[in-house]
Amino acid sequence: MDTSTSTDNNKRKLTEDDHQICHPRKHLRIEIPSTIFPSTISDTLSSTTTSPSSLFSAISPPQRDLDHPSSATTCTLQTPALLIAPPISGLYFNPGLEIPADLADSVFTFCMSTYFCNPKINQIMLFTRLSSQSTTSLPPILNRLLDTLFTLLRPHIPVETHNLLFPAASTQARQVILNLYTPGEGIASHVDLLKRFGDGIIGVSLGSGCVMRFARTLAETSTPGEGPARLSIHDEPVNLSDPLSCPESDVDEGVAYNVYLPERSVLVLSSDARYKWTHGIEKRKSDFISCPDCVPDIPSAIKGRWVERGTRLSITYRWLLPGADVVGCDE
Ligand SMILES: O=C(O)CCC(=O)C(=O)O
Ligand SMILES: [Fe+2]
Repeated sequence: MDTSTSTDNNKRKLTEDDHQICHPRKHLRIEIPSTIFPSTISDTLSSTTTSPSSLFSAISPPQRDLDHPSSATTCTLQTPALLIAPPISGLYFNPGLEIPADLADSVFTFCMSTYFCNPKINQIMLFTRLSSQSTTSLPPILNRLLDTLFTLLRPHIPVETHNLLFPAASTQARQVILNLYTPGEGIASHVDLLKRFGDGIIGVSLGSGCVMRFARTLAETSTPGEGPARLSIHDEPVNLSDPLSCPESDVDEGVAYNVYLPERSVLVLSSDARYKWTHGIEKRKSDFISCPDCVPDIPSAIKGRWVERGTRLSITYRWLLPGADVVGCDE
C-alpha cells in the first residue's frame, strides 16, 4: 500500500519522491482509543486497522518542488519561508513560544518508543472519550504536554481562542494525531475534515522543523456568507494521481504563505485559518527560510538559507464533533 498513489482512505496523504515507490514503505495509520493505553498497545500496533474516513480533506495536489541540495550558507533568488506568523485570521504562531526542551525530549522519546517502533507506521490517532462512567484520558505525557500548552498559550492568544482550545468543561472529545515524517516526506494541502473535527486545533512540532504552506481556499468567494460547513472543500480524500479529483481551482495559490515551524514550536488554527485556508507540507529534505542578515546587499525579500529537515514528529490536538467519535460513546 503505497500512499503516494493509493486512493485508500486509511493513510496519511504523504507526498514522496516517485523513486521511493521502488522501495515502498507501507504507511499505516493506527487508531488507538486512549482507554486501551498502555496495556494493549503492542497488540494494537502489530496489526493494521481500518478507519471510516481520512483525517483531512485533501484539496490540492502536493507541490512537486525538487529538493534543493542543502547548504546552510546558500542564498538564492526565491522567497524564503516566513519565521513569523502570516497575516491569517485565527492563526497563531510565535517563534519565541517553545515547548520546554526536557518535555519535548520526553514526549518525542515516549512517542517514538511506544508508537513508532515499527518503521511501517507513520501515523497514530489517540482519542479521549466523553463519559460519565469512566475517566478516559490520554497517555500522561500527552496530557502533560496539553497542560503545558494551556499555560504557554494563554499570554499569546485571545481569551476566546484560549477558551475554545481549553474550555472549563469539555463538551467534545479530543483526538490527538501523531504524524511522523522522515526527511523528504510531507502531507498534501488540506483543510482538516469539516464533518469530523471542530474549531480550534493545536499543532506541535518535535524533533525537527519544517515549512508549512498555507493557501486560501476560493470557497469563501464562491459561496459568500454560507459559512464553513458550505465551503467547497472535499470531505473525502482524493486520489493524488488523478488531477480531476484535486481541483486546484479550489485553492488560491496567489494568496499563500510558507511559514517555518521550528522544532518545539506551537501552531494554533482557528476560525478562518482552520476553515478557509489549507495547510500542507511539501516533500523536501530541506527548507529555504528567511535569514534577514545573511547577505547584506540583497533585498530582504530574497534573503534566506537552507535548513535540512530531520525526523519530525507532529502532535495535533483537535476536537471531535458530536457523532464523529470513531471509537464509540459509552453514554
Ligand atoms: O504535521 C503537521 O504539522 C500537520 C499534520 C496535519 O495537518 C494533520 O494531521 O491534519
Ligand atoms: Fe491538518
